[in-house]
Order: sequence, then C-alpha cells, then structure tokens
Amino acid sequence: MRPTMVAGNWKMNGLSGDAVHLTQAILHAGLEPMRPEVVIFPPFTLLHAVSQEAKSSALRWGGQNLFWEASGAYTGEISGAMLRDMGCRYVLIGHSERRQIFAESDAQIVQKIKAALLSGLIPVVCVGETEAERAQGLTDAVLRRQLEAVLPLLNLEASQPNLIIAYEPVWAIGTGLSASPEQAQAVHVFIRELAAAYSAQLARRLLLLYGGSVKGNNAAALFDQADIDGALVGGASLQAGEFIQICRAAESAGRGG
Ligand SMILES: O=C(CO)COP(=O)(O)O
Repeated sequence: MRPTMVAGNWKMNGLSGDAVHLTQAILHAGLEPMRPEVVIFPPFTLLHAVSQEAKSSALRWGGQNLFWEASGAYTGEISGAMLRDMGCRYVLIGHSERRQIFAESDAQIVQKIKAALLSGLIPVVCVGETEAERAQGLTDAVLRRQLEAVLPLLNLEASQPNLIIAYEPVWAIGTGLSASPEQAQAVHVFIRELAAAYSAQLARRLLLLYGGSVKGNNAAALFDQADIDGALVGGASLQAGEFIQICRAAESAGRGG
C-alpha cells in the first residue's frame, strides 16, 4: 500500500492572513490532485477563509474537534452540522492534546465519532501511547484499549472504511523525535490486525496515518513502509515549504519512486 493522505493539523495557530498565505502556497505548489489527498485542519476561526481559497480545488479541510450534540445550550462548542456548513469533509477526534489537556475519555471520543458520522463527516481518530506507557511495555495494551472503543463503529456493510486512524505516539508529538519508520510500521501492523478482527476487507482498506514530528526530511522513509498510508503533520504544516515537501514525498512514494 502507498500513502494516500497528507494532513496538516494547524492546532491553535494562525490568523486570517496566515490561513490565506498557507492555503495559497499549497494550492500553487503544483501538487498532483488527490495523489495524495491533501487535507488541512485549521482552527475553527479560519475554516471560512480556507474554504474560500480552496473551494474549487482538490484540497480538503476539516475541523480539529466537534461536540456530539447537534445544537443547543453548549457555550463554546461546535457541532458536526456546523463543520459541514463550512465545507468540512473531515474532523480530527481524540487528539492526544484533547485527551490530555481537556481530559477527553474513550467514551466521549466514541460519542464524538458517532456524531461526526451522523453529520456526514469522516472522523480521523487519533490514538497513541505516552513515553511512560511505551517504557513500561504498554504500547499494545494502550492502543488496544483506545481502539476497542473505536473499531466497533466501523460500518461493516460498507465497502470502504467510514473512518481513518492516525497513530500519534505522544512522545513524538512536537518533540522533533519521530518514531522510526520501523517502529511506526510495527504499530500500524498491530492496528490493522485489531481492525481485521472486525472485517479483514475493511482492515486492508483502512487508512492509517502516522503523526509525530513528521518533517520534509523524514517523510519519505516513513512513507516507504507498507502500512503507513500517509501523515498527520503538526508543526511542519505551518511552514508551507516543509508541508509541500512532505506532500511531494508522498507523491513520489505513490509512484514507487
Ligand atoms: O500532533 C501532531 C499532529 O496532529 C503532530 O505534531 P508535530 O508534527 O508537531 O509533532
């Protein structure tokens, strides 16, 4: 399998001018449409600006989070319908920063995934172990717990998976210390095996992104791995040149070059 998605998670960064600049840089980079699919996840406040720039292109965008209720007295929250209204195709759910800083539980993440699916969004569900968990040999156990909540939501009636999984080891996020291609590949194989318990066909087609200090200079080696289908990029997605380099690495991997 070959990388099919490069996604940029801008986190809580950027003002309108930055959104226009970054989006235009990606649009003008001459990337091959959909090889890979390029997706950006700006803050909610920049979704409109991004959608205006990218609406007639192959570039896609999504929200970084959502709340599970459709509407109502939930001050400060954003629903799936609101994201759809901004033209979003995707939504990040369960990012480790949400799990750690905002104490999101596996049960809440399940509610969010259900709400996203009901709204017609494709959830990009983030999983991953902390440094302490890896040191204690708990990586598989943590991923199993996180994914046992998520994988039952796979639509077994469909021919294509209704969600995407991003493996983001917490120790690799924002540290400059990416997982090695072999480490990431081993975990991706494990995740695919867990998914195969629900459906072998969907497991084969499940998009597994790697995230954690992906840069222009390490992306190609990650994409060379058979089960790394793309990347979820944080810091480097805020620098147009770096992000475009990662997209090009995915293009080349897609050509077998
Ligand atoms: O959290 C991430 C993407 O969601 C990864 O962040 P970095 O690429 O900055 O390590």
